[in-house]
Amino acid sequence: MSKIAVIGGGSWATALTKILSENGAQVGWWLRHKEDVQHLLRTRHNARYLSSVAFDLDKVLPSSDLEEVVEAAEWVVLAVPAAFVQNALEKLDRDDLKHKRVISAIKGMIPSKNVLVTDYVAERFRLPHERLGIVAGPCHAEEVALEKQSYLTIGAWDMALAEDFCQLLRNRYVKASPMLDLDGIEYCAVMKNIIALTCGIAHGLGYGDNFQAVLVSNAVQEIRRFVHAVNPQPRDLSASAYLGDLLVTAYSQFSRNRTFGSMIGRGYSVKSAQLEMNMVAEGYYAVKSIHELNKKLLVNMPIALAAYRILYEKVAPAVEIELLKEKFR
Ligand SMILES: NC(=O)c1ccc[n+]([C@@H]2O[C@H](COP(=O)([O-])OP(=O)(O)OC[C@H]3O[C@@H](n4cnc5c(N)ncnc54)[C@H](OP(=O)(O)O)[C@@H]3O)[C@@H](O)[C@H]2O)c1
Ligand SMILES: O=P(O)(O)OC[C@H](O)CO
Repeated sequence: MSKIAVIGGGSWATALTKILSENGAQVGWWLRHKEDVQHLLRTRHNARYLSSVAFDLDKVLPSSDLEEVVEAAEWVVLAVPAAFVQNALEKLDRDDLKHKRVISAIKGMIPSKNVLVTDYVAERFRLPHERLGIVAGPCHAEEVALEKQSYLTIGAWDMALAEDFCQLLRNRYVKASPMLDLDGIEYCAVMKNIIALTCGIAHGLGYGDNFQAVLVSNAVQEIRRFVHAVNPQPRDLSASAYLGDLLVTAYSQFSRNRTFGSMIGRGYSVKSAQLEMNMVAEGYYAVKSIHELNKKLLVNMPIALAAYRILYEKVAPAVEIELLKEKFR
């Protein structure tokens, strides 16, 4: 029986705990609030995320003691929003992760450092990249809860690690494939959130499907330029780990980033949109990180720049989308 630590109490951590535990793994599940742990132990349900899912407590061991959860595991799956990773892992030191294989299920960057989560973990815990992987692909937690057919890609530097984790995920409704492109997949996952957020802004302003299709088409080119600059290697960006992930986030009713953007387009402030959502739109933080990173790379990224000006320089959304409108072909 594989022993896995899932770190995080939100939607994606809940969905991954469901998949992994129902496949037979023993899952130590870290949630930051003791009350959420107690609720799980009492009711078998997560109180605030995917609360329809019932867990088998012989397989799932909820706890708010991070060190204990990590110590008992062979695999550590990170599933807190990127902005809270440093805080969540604060109590761990190098030795705690020494013999672990660490999988990031996070699609964001560490905001204070503007680095990928896997790069942060590798450096902070002196972990060789061969022990790291990322869960990617177009997959919403809400559809996992409903057991709708989904596809995941495990990106890694080591094919054996990627394949081993795929085996832990595969079931009746989840297909998982390994891929040797950890950085490319992770950067694309960060970028797709920015694009979806911008799609949401346009939607909130009243733009329709015709405009969004052109926005997404232009976004594919923008992502290609960016990923090529930051991590040049041959990759097929039409694969579901890249394009599929962009499409699901840009078009789905479940998308946090699109929903957040739509509120901004309708005139909400960042603060009020965040408060009303009760979930985290990674794209908000990613817009700033990518903007900072691009000061060195100097890639032509009009969509990411428009999102930055709207969210961080308070330029009116209508003005920025109007400018984009003229640039698109
Ligand atoms: N949701 C999906 O379908 C999905 C799919 C693929 C990847 N992901 C990725 O998974 C990662 C986690 O996102 P999610 O969707 O699971 O999150 P979520 O459902 O939006 O939940 C937000 C999470 O952030 C935590 N949080 C909020 N404020 C916090 C703070 N100040 N300090 C520490 N934690 C805080 C919440 O903890 P409390 O509840 O305790 O406040 C909760 O666990 C993200 O990188 C996301 O891109 C999500
Ligand atoms: O679609 P979002 O914005 O909720 O992001 C969640 C995942 O990244 C979808 O694969």
